[in-house]
Amino acid sequence: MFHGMGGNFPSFTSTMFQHSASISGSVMMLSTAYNYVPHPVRAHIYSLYQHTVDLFVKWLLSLWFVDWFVSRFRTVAPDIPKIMKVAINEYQRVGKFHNQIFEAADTYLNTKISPTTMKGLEFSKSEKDKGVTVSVNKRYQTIEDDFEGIQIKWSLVAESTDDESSTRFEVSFEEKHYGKVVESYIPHILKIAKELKDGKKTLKLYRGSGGGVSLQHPSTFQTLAMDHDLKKDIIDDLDRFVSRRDYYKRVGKAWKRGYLLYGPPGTGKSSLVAAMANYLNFDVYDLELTNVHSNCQLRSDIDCSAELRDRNDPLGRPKSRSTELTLSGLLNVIDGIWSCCGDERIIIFTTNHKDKLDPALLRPGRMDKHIHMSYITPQGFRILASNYLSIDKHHLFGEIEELIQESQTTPAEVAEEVMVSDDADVSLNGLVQFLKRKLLETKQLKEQEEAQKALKEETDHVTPKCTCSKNQ
Ligand SMILES: Nc1ncnc2c1ncn2[C@@H]1O[C@H](COP(=O)(O)OP(=O)(O)OP(=O)(O)O)[C@@H](O)[C@H]1O
Repeated sequence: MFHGMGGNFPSFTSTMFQHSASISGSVMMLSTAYNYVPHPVRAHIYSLYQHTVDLFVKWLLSLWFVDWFVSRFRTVAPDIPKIMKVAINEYQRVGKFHNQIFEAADTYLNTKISPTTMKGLEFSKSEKDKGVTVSVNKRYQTIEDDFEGIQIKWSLVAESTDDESSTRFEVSFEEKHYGKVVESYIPHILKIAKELKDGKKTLKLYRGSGGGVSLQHPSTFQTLAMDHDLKKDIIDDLDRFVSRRDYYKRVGKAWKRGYLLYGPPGTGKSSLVAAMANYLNFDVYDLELTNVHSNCQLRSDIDCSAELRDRNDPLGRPKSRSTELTLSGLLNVIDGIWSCCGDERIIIFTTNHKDKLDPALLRPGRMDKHIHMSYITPQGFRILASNYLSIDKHHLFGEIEELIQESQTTPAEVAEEVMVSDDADVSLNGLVQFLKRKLLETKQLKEQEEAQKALKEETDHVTPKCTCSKNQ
């Protein structure tokens, strides 16, 4: 405590020394000047100084106290979380590249917004997008995410100087989850962002070596007239295939799968290909082999970014021009498609005559799964009735199902009949007449075939006799 004025005031310099041992010569000069300052003003300066020192001491004390408190608290409650903050830059200056994690996070976080609680909502739709994109101006807020019990906070920071501007996400989470965030959470974001992007992409259909056109085939697994168990089996197989990237990598196999769809015309082979493409969001490269006349043409028709190599040539040189399409040329190309493309690939062969295919084509590794597309079944008919006529029962269903089981009718034929009218009575009556006619024709055809067979057997039976008599 200090009293009075003038001589009663401790000198400026001596007071300073009480609080700090590191006073420089410049302060000495100040103290000399201070002696010339009138007493009332000195009192004012002194009280100001005293106030500042008090504040400084209190600040130091509070720091010390907080530190002491936190350390005490940690002893009592050692689980107090240590928060870690990581930056994800939009543009990586070192290495000069656009950061894919930033882009993926930007897409991913749009799935975490709550339209009712968040500010800065934005709606957008590009020409290619199928639906409206709802996003949020992330600069305005912190977005919270929960990944397998880990709480993660995201905020977008944008900074700019005269020379440059930079944008980054700051991600905070508990330090102990660092490993999981790097190994699982970030890959999860990349995967979801890719799926979101793919979900919006327009499927392309490529024919020959020309450019792609939009694939607008409406066929889906829901609309396919096919037995439920077979449908489920195919969907499960596709799901298993696309989710096994790491598996294929681990066992050292190319990530590919081959399907063979076989059955009579009009049983839905092309429809199933479209349903698979729509389900997986895969583009379709369509090649009609009956129009391919040489190995060379086959190679040039397959639009693949890498040049296909001859598997028989140890140096992998491109195969010489060939004037005919051969089985080995076809196998070469199939195996080449697998090896030239890194990502997941599915190749689907469709044929009306499986029995005419060479076993080399059918072996697992080329055609892993064979799917028989059969004539329509009662279950398939109900799917078509539901799709085309929006009905799941009708008094003609029983009769139709019996006729279907007796005749060999394709889904394409049934589809043609049920789309004749929107009136279910009209369409289904038409279908009954069609099936009866078909059954009659089939019976007549069968009778004719049997008659021809009998005639042939009779002739065969008679012919040796003649031969014999000739020899004699
Ligand atoms: N299983 C099915 N489910 C639903 N619709 C089908 C089915 N099969 C055929 N259709 C209908 O018949 C039309 C022709 O079928 P699709 O071209 O898929 O048969 P396909 O077996 O590929 O014939 P092809 O062997 O002649 O190429 C389709 O556009 C669709 O309307």
